[in-house]
Amino acid sequence: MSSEEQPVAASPRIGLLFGSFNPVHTGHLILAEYFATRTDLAAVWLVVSPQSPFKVDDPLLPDTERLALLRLAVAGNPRLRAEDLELTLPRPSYTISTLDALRQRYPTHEFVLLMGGDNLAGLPRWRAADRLTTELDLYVYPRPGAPLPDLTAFPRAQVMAAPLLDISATFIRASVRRGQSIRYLVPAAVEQEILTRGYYRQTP
Ligand SMILES: Nc1ncnc2c1ncn2[C@@H]1O[C@H](COP(=O)(O)OP(=O)(O)OP(=O)(O)O)[C@@H](O)[C@H]1O
Ligand SMILES: O=C(O)c1ccc[n+]([C@@H]2O[C@H](COP(=O)([O-])O)[C@@H](O)[C@H]2O)c1
Repeated sequence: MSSEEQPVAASPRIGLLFGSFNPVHTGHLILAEYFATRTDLAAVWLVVSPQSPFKVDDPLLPDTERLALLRLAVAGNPRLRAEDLELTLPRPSYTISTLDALRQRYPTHEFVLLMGGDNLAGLPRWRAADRLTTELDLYVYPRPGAPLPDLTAFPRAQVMAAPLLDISATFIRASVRRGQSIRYLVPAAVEQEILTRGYYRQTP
């Protein structure tokens, strides 16, 4: 083992941050880094969703391009990983199906779902919500303007006040379309790729 390599725990706890990442931005990365370095998680995997069940009509940059941007964003960070498993699964992307596939592929890993308070309120409408709320820990970060739902319905949820940046992928796409700067809103390598390849100049 080289001096740079870290020993991997037998049953690492991995945080999963699901999203369309259209594109990934600094808000996602600050959040992922926070959970990967200040909680009991060994790493955070950012799982690219080809198609959220709640956003089926939204135009998206193709999966492989969103994944490539995500890979650029996490390059060199041993605690963050761009996870592409969901790209191979049926669409829309149901989190429970992805979780089952991840557990099959990584039987010794213990997965934890990371989600904003806004998403938690909608969780009872997700497929197999009862399994998601009872089979795994949920680390919930409050989001401004979205009151947390009654947590008694989510026995395995723990609220963690992660630092949040008030930006969204929607804001970044609109900025590019208007020719406005996205410097610092996304990592430099992601900015360069978006501008060089002309992503988001028109919808999406
Ligand atoms: N600035 C942010 N701070 C914390 N969490 C965020 C932020 N932006 C998005 N998230 C959360 O990250 C996850 C993935 O987000 P997603 O890819 O849908 O990005 P988004 O910026 O919300 O996209 P869009 O604007 O296209 O809806 C979601 O759970 C979302 O709630
Ligand atoms: O599994 C479900 O039923 C489900 C319902 C809504 C959203 N999700 C997942 O939650 C993630 C964020 O979705 P969204 O719509 O907030 O961008 C994305 O990975 C979706 O696939 C999953």
